[in-house]
Amino acid sequence: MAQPEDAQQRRRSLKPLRRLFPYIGSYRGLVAGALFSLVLAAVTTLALPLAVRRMIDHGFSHADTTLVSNYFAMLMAMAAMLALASAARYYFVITLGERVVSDLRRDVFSHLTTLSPSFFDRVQSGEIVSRLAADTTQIKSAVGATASVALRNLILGLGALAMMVVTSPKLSGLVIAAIPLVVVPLVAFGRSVRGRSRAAQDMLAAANAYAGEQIGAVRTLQSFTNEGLVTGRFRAAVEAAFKAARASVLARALLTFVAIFIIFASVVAVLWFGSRDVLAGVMSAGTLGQFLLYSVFAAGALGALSEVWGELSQAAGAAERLTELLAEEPGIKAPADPKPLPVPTRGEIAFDGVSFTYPASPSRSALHELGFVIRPGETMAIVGPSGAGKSTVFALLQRFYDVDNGAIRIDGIDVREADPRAVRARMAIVPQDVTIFAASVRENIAFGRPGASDAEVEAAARAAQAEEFILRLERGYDTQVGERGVTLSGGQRQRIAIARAILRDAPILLLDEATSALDATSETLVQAALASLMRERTTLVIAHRLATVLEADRILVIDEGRIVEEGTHRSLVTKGGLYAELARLQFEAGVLEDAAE
Ligand SMILES: Nc1ncnc2c1ncn2[C@@H]1O[C@H](COP(=O)(O)OP(=O)(O)OP(=O)(O)O)[C@@H](O)[C@H]1O
Repeated sequence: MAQPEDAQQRRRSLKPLRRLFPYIGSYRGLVAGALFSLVLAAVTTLALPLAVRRMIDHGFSHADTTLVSNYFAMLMAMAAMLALASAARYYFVITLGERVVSDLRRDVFSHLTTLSPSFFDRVQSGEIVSRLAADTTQIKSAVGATASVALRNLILGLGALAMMVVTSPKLSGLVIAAIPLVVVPLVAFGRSVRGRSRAAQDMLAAANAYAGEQIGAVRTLQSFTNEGLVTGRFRAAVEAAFKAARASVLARALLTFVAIFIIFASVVAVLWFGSRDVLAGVMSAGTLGQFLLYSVFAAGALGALSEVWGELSQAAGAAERLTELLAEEPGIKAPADPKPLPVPTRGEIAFDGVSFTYPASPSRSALHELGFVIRPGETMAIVGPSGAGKSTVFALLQRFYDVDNGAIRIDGIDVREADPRAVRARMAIVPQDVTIFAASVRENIAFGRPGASDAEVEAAARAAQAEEFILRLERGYDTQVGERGVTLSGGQRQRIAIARAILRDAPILLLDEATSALDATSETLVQAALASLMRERTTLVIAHRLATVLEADRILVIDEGRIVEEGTHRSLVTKGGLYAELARLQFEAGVLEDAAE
């Protein structure tokens, strides 16, 4: 029972490789070059034994050395042809593999950038990055080396078998009868060897994962002085992996013994039967030599084919995973005929009875019938306890998700009827967690508007109160920051984000204030930078600072996805509700009372 199922699975498992055909098909020249050189190399190899037989049977039967020299010259020419065809095959095939995988990497990456956040809620970014790296590498070796090895050995194996039959039907019959004797033990043994080497690989992967986890958390492990414990566990894991590897190597060594013995014993047996025919004068010595060479070729080709099978089915798995990724539809798309947003922009935002539940946590709704209007140029602060839904308001406004009920309108246009890119182009966001890319300060700021001139970048940095610290860095605007570069402080990162937003110059500003306290100087600088950014823009700010709520035109207090209060700081403090409570906890008591008076 198990076997047919197994075989079916295997047959099915190579199918996904077909999905690579469109990629391969774009490079007909390379494919034609690869096929031509492949066939040429196989045919030349198959012609070699013929030449050897003629040389033995005719070349040696004459006293004249010219004939034998001619045969040698012919053999030399064939060797040169074989070398040339093999080199050409290598070039075409490997280039094709590199080309196809570069295209695939490009397509997968550009597709990933279009997918909606709901996809990244489901799939971890580490898994995606590993697909991009490991799966493409596996496909590269399959499209390149493996496929050509398989094809060459298929041609060579079938050709050699046919030539064996042509050369000596009787000996071929003998060999064919012996095939099960050779193949059955090899297949059975090979399966257990593969099982063992997979077990060894799994153990090594587990040890590596443990090392990665611990090195990633090296500070924690040192704080708890757990170096000895962790090293002991790793040593045990590596030792287990070594033992598994040794068991697999031992099995492989035994397989090598069995394979070589069986194959060469069969060759010796054929030679023994053949030599009796030669002695009886039924067969020439050259014919026996030719037959032997063909049987060695056939055996070698079959052996190689069984090796590449595993690699091809792994690549098929990789192709399947990548094409699945490419088939993933973005959840948020522009409608076929998107409505243009009015020009010039007014910057009015309206939430009209908006309800929303995250697809990743369907049991808990994040917003319930939220309704408010922010007039052009107005500043609205959103205040609420953790988990109230403040960031969700930002995510919906940028149309990272679609609302379940109600509508969000910008300048009167439902965001679902507009192109999401046009909606986002009207907004600049200063997030709480500022992403600093591994690039220069200049490039980091210019992310706000790629193509901005140096003067524009520097003007934005000045307006964001960032120029002073930038010029104090070793290489000023050209200093590398982020990973492997200079680490910026919280206040500095925020000012970079503000400079980015200034450069973007969008009519709507979304501000997510940092919760962690900045020192007094940074705080003052960041406030000044924000003040210049907020001028004449519609601003929605998730507020954590007293200064921000004091300056806001209105404050929206939300709790568990609902609006619970709305008003100015003063009116809400007087009211003595949730806001007054939050403000008492969050802002310094004395300052609050002063401000409320
Ligand atoms: N990507 C997501 N997938 C599933 N649920 C989410 C997601 N993001 C937020 N939530 C849930 O939605 C609710 C509202 O979250 P939201 O981040 O909007 O709150 P918040 O008011 O911004 O909180 P905080 O002040 O802590 O940032 C929470 O219950 C949260 O667990």
